[in-house]
Amino acid sequence: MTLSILHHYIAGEFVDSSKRFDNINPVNGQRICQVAEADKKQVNQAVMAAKEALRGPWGSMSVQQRAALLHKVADGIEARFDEFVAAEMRDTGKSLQQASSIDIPRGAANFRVFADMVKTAGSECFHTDTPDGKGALNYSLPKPLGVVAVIAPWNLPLLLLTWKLAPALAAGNCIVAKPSEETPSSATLLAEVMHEAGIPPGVFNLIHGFGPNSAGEYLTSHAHIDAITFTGESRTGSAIMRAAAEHVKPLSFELGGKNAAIIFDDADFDAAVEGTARSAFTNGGQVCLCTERVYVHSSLFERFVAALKQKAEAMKIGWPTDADTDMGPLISFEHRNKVLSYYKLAAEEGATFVTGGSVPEFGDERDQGAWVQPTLITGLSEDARCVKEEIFGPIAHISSFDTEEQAVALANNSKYGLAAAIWTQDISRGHRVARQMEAGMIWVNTWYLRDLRTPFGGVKMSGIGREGGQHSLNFYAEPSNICIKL
Ligand SMILES: NC(=O)C1=CN([C@@H]2O[C@H](COP(=O)(O)OP(=O)(O)OC[C@H]3O[C@@H](n4cnc5c(N)ncnc54)[C@H](O)[C@@H]3O)[C@@H](O)[C@H]2O)C=CC1
Ligand SMILES: O=C(O)/C=C/C=C(\O)C(=O)O
Repeated sequence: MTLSILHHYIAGEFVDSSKRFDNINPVNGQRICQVAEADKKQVNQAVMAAKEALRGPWGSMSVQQRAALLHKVADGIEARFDEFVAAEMRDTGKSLQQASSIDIPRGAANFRVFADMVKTAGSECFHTDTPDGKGALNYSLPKPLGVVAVIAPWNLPLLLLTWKLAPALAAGNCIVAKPSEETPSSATLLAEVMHEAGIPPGVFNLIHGFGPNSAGEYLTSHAHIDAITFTGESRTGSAIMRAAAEHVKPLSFELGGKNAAIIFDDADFDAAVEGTARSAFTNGGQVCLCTERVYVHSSLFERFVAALKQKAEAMKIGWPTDADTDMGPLISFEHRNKVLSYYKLAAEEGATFVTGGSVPEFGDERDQGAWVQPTLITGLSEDARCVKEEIFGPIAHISSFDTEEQAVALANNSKYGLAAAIWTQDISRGHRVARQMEAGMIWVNTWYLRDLRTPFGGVKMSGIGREGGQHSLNFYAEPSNICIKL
């Protein structure tokens, strides 16, 4: 069988490389296709094509024209919806339910939201008094940063790639994007959609490859990149920061988390159980917003643990293509090794396994895939590594608290500060506790309820800056001030 090859998209053309790597399906470990791996020269070509395109039609296009093209890209994603869903499922093993209700619709929505926002975005204007009494007018004009490097992760491939691309393009920048080596397919389809939509050559460039000593590092250390936006692990964020340091450029980082959920004694019990199960196990726990630490009021603890166990055990772990599948495999064998090493560590650290802790057995080709069981643990101290470190799998540690102050202190006891969930029917308490959370995003009586206009990002080791709505547009455009003497 001849395997298909995914190509780069550079200067409006699909191009191969002499070196290639395999794209593996985590459902069964089988090879899906081969992927071209960009060398330094190709990364440079992509950056220079983007630089050139800034001087071309893209740079002189009106905001309305740019926005219309971005709407065409959204239309193009929707027209090929099933292909995108299939590509995302193949690369990641995520469920049909998730890919078709979250990942791909958000890919299109990201383009629409920012295309519309940029058309109505205003700017500052001040009238300045002058000694001659005539005054001056100061107004700011947002200008694109130039060539933006987009480094995307594998957990929500199209969603997170377009969450960066769409505002960056809407603001008038040109792009060189590198999807994760684990998930090259939906990004390549997106390049086809961009091409069909008539995005001018060089405005959007896509290169495939790995991180260190490969396309990722060549891109982030390139002298002609004007800004870098990255979502992924905090350690990778540090490496990118070091690579970018020499040429001093703006960075937007959305990094790791060790997110807490607090369940108060007055919570709507069923809603809290349902929401916590969702927050621990969505996408196999492979969302930066997922809950890995659950703090439950001591009066509810046993009941809550039992109910959450029931939810975890009722989840259908199965073929991504089955309509009722809740959870697929993890992204890769490498990542499964990491998650399983934490399951082992939890046992060594003295955890009680409420459920899970191992790999499921299917008796078919899935036994060659990267599957793990959803897992709940209790009994660890707050300084156990499993309570401190981001695992990024379907696992949560549950412990108890007695007072509100204690719950806040426990939730905040982390080097990360991305997201938190608070469950209480006392809305004053909800406000009070939310204000004290050292996290960028706090949900009260819900989890992952998204409004694309809101600030999205974390504090502490969880990131730099905010994405979402005007916050994204502010990052991707630099205001220049123009002062006119009247
Ligand atoms: N959204 C999130 O918060 C994510 C967190 N993770 C965590 O990170 C761990 C490692 O997984 P990875 O796939 O290696 O994630 P990663 O954060 O290292 O990779 C994300 C992206 O960065 C690129 N990259 C890696 N090193 C780079 C470098 N030095 N310079 C430029 N680009 C670089 C990768 O090729 C990929 O496109 C996972 O086990 C998981 O715990 C992984 C993916 C997403
Ligand atoms: O924008 C969203 O809805 C989701 C974002 C999720 C991440 O940023 C992540 O998992 O890294």
